[in-house]
This record gives sequence, C-alpha cells and structure tokens, in this order.
Amino acid sequence: MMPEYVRKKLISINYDQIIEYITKRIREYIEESGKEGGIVGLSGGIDSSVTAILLSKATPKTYFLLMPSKSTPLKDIEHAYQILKLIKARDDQYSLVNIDNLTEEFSRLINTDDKLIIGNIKARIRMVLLYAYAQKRNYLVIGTGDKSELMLGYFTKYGDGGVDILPIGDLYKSQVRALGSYLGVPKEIVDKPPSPGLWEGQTAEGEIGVDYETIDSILYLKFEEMFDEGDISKMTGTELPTVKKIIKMVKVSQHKRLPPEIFRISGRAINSDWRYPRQWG
Ligand SMILES: Nc1ncnc2c1ncn2[C@@H]1O[C@H](COP(=O)(O)OP(=O)(O)OC[C@H]2O[C@@H]([n+]3cccc(C(=O)O)c3)[C@H](O)[C@@H]2O)[C@@H](O)[C@H]1O
Ligand SMILES: Nc1ncnc2c1ncn2[C@@H]1O[C@H](COP(=O)(O)OP(=O)(O)OP(=O)(O)O)[C@@H](O)[C@H]1O
Ligand SMILES: [Mg+2]
Repeated sequence: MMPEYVRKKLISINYDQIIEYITKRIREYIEESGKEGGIVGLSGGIDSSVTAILLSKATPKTYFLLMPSKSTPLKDIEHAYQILKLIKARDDQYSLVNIDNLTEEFSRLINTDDKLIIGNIKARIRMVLLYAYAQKRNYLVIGTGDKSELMLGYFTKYGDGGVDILPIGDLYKSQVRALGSYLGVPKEIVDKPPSPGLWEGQTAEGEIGVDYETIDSILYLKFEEMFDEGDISKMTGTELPTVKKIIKMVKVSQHKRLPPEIFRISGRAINSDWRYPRQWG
C-alpha cells in the first residue's frame, strides 16, 4: 500500500519538467560522448516503453531491438510494436531478433536447465546484442532500469544492468508508470504486472513477494525520509519482516551498483569512483 503522504511526494509531481530534464540530459550525454544516437531493448514493458519515448524525444537517431524468447508472452511483442508505432519508428529503426537459439546453445554448453541461470543468460545475451548493434551505428546503449529495480538489485548484473546511461534510474516504478500514462503509453502496458519475462509466468511482484506501490513506499520512507522501520511497517500496512526484507535487498545488492572493487596495491588511480578530474585537462 502507498500511504497518501508518499503518493503526494512521489506521484503528484511535475512530469513536464521531468521529461524536459531527461531528454535534455540524454541529448547532452550523447553529444559529449561523441556518439550519434541511442539504442534501447524494447520488451513491451513499461520501463523500456517510457525510455524509448524519452529517447525519441531527445534525438531522431534511435534504434530499437525486440529480442523475444520462448518465455516472452506474445502480448509483450504486440506491446513493443505499439510503442514503435507511437514513436513513429521507421522500418530501418528496429529489428526483431529471437534469442532462443543462442540461449539453447549456452544451456547445452553449461549443461543446465536452472531457470535463474538460463534467465540471467538471456539478459546477458540481450546485452551483447545491444552493444554490437550500438557499435555498428556509433550509438550508446540506453538502459531502462528504474529506481526501484536498481535499489533492490532486481536486475541481472552485466545483463540488463550492463548499459551506458540510465535516464529513468532516479524514478521509482510507480513514478515511471505515472510518467508513462502522461506520455500516452497505452493503458494495457501501464497496468500490466511488471515482468522480466525470463521464465514462463514470472512476475516481478511474484518473485519479490511485495507489490511495487509498497516497495516504493518502503524505499522512499527508509532512504529518503529516514523513517524508522517500525513506523514504515505501520504506515504502509506491511509486516515488519517484509519491510526488513526489502531494506536488506538494497544492502546486499550494493555490488551490482558499483564498479568492481580493485584491490589497491599502489596509491589511488584517478579517483576511487573513476571520475577523471577536470583539472587534469
Ligand atoms: N557481494 C558481492 N560482491 C561482488 N559480486 C557479488 C556479490 N554477491 C554476489 N555477487 C555476484 O553477483 C551474482 C548474482 O547476480 P546476478 O547474476 O545478477 O543474479 P541474481 O541476482 O541471482 O538474479 C537476477 C535477479 O534479477 C531479476 N531480473 C533479472 C533481469 C531482469 C529483471 C527485470 O526486472 O527485468 C529482473 C531476476 O529475476 C533475478 O531475481 C553472483 O553470482 C556473483 O557473481
Ligand atoms: N523481449 C525483450 N526484447 C527486448 N528487450 C528486452 C526484452 N526483455 C527484456 N528486455 C530489456 O531488458 C530490460 C529489463 O527488463 P524489465 O522487465 O525490467 O523492463 P520492462 O519490461 O521494460 O518493464 P517491466 O519491469 O515493467 O517489465 C527491458 O527494459 C529491455 O530493455
Ligand atoms: Mg519486463
């Protein structure tokens, strides 16, 4: 449940300003990186739909990859096509690549049918394809991760997490849904249960065990408003162990949000966060 207090803070916001800011930053980033445009993996889900629309507003140089597998619901492919139509993508601006053959080859080599291992392989195959298509065009890979998934670590490390920029990464899933509605994403896409589609019947809320309105409320109250966990439990109508579970997911997934730790032997190389200091020219 999302308390009214949180709804006011997270959902009643100025979407025009957000759209303007994100599209401006995408444009600037592409230009500063010396690249020409951006590519997005289009799944038919809300995150890639919103990202695709924002990218199209930022630049005419866009490309979209639809990469279904056996576990991709047909509806999702239809939804991806609806978004292509909405953004008026031309035939030479997208491709459909089925990833089943590649996935089967990997599972044969690794000799596993574990759905999580195979699911993560699918996400990483998509990443490999996106980077290859991007390099062919001198484009950047535009990530679709939202703040809820990034904070929870609910993504495949170096799979859908392997991207160049994260334009909607500071918006919670509930905010992305509201932004999607505002941008004219069909209601069916906005309202359907979020799913990585890595195995049949998978839904994010089913796997995590909590709905996104509650997840977002817990994340917001804990990490932006510093509420006590007991109070968060009461405010969101969620059992305390569930609140603790969500908070723990953030803690244990830190490694997914940071560059790999380098075991330093000499002094510091550049800065520890790898930013190149301006004063070095
Ligand atoms: N402390 C630590 N420091 C450094 N590395 C650490 C580590 N702990 C684990 N690791 C590494 O991380 C690996 C586990 O991470 P990872 O490979 O990502 O695998 P994992 O987190 O187990 O699985 C990915 C999760 O994300 C979900 N997902 C995936 C893709 C898309 C979406 C979506 O919403 O669309 C969701 C998926 O359903 C699943 O629940 C470990 O095998 C290990 O190599
Ligand atoms: N079938 C697919 N075709 C192309 N890209 C895909 C496919 N499945 C996943 N991806 C890529 O992986 C990203 C992560 O998947 P995820 O499910 O989190 O996002 P989504 O489908 O856009 O939204 P939601 O979380 O609501 O399902 C997608 O946004 C997309 O870029
Ligand atoms: Mg999805």
